[in-house]
Amino acid sequence: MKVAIYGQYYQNSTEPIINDIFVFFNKNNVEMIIESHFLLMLNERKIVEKKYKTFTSHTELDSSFDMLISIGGDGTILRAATLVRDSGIPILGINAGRLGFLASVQKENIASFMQFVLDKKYTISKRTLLSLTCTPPNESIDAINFAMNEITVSRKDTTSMITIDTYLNEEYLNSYWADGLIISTPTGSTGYSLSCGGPILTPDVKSLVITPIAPHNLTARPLVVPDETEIRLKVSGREEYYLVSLDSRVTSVKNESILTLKKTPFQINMVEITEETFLKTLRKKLLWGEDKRN
Ligand SMILES: NC(=O)c1ccc[n+]([C@@H]2O[C@H](COP(=O)([O-])OP(=O)(O)OC[C@H]3O[C@@H](n4cnc5c(N)ncnc54)[C@H](O)[C@@H]3O)[C@@H](O)[C@H]2O)c1
Ligand SMILES: Nc1ncnc2c1ncn2[C@@H]1O[C@H](COP(=O)(O)OP(=O)(O)OP(=O)(O)O)[C@@H](O)[C@H]1O
Repeated sequence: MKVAIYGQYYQNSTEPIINDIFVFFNKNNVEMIIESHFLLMLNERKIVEKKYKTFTSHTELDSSFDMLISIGGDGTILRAATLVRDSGIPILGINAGRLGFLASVQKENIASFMQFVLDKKYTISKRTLLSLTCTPPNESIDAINFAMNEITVSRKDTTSMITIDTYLNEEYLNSYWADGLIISTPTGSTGYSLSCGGPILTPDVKSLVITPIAPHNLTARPLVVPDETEIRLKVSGREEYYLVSLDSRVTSVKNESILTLKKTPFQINMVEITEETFLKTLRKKLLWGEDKRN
């Protein structure tokens, strides 16, 4: 078995996590290829001294890898998705962060969960992604043009609201007058969209959610549409530019540009361990099981 290992940060809890993973994988002859910046951090702190092969970009991750292991929070998993891209390499998240909603493995039970991985006792949860075409083109969007959580448009450098003319498959829907608009995948439905009143979708649902951010149209509500829908947006406002985000990445786009959002032809494969299904995660991490009345 051959796995890629990725993390963004070194913090106090990194050392025991790394120890658990490396001891287990070395004992079971799993080949580990480590992202070069992460290995440098581990080497500097003398956590890892043995020589390991490294990778630096998505171009080095090919079908010979069985899995990419992301050590961190949800932000790290979103970055990990930009490393695997359309290679199909499944991502397994080990939560070293705070919420870690997308991570299957908690740092307390690494060895037992890695045994499930070795025994192939896991399923693949396919995650729908969104991509964006900007007219006129925008280079920084084209560099990594997909989002696993959501694409948003929002106001920039001002308190003044923006107007977002929205069309679904060429049919006019609405002109939102708001701080912004979120187009969320099922994966992203538990992220920013949820905070703005959007519904939770299970990851396998074939839909997208359009959720306004603080709309001043009092009747505007989150809308669920089929994931085959082509969504076209035109933003106008007092400032010349507004912000576009794809997950954690942001760029400025000039008013009146046309944004066309579509599902990508590929998906991200997330490893799901039976002990940590999406429904269990809802109860554990969104605290559905913590209602003291029941
Ligand atoms: N008000 C909000 O809730 C808000 C605002 C901006 C961004 N976000 C989310 O943060 C993501 C970017 O992450 P970041 O690390 O750069 O920002 P960050 O450091 O501000 O973290 C955002 C929080 O959102 C959580 N989160 C991210 N994706 C999630 C998901 N799919 N389900 C449940 N929780 C999730 C993370 O655990 C973290 O606690 C965005 O894609 C967006 O979904 C949320
Ligand atoms: N490799 C790591 N080792 C130890 N702690 C880490 C590591 N990576 C991340 N963390 C911890 O997790 C925090 C958040 O990480 P990250 O940016 O990946 O997630 P996030 O988007 O903020 O989401 P979450 O709420 O899941 O933590 C970091 O500030 C740090 O405290």
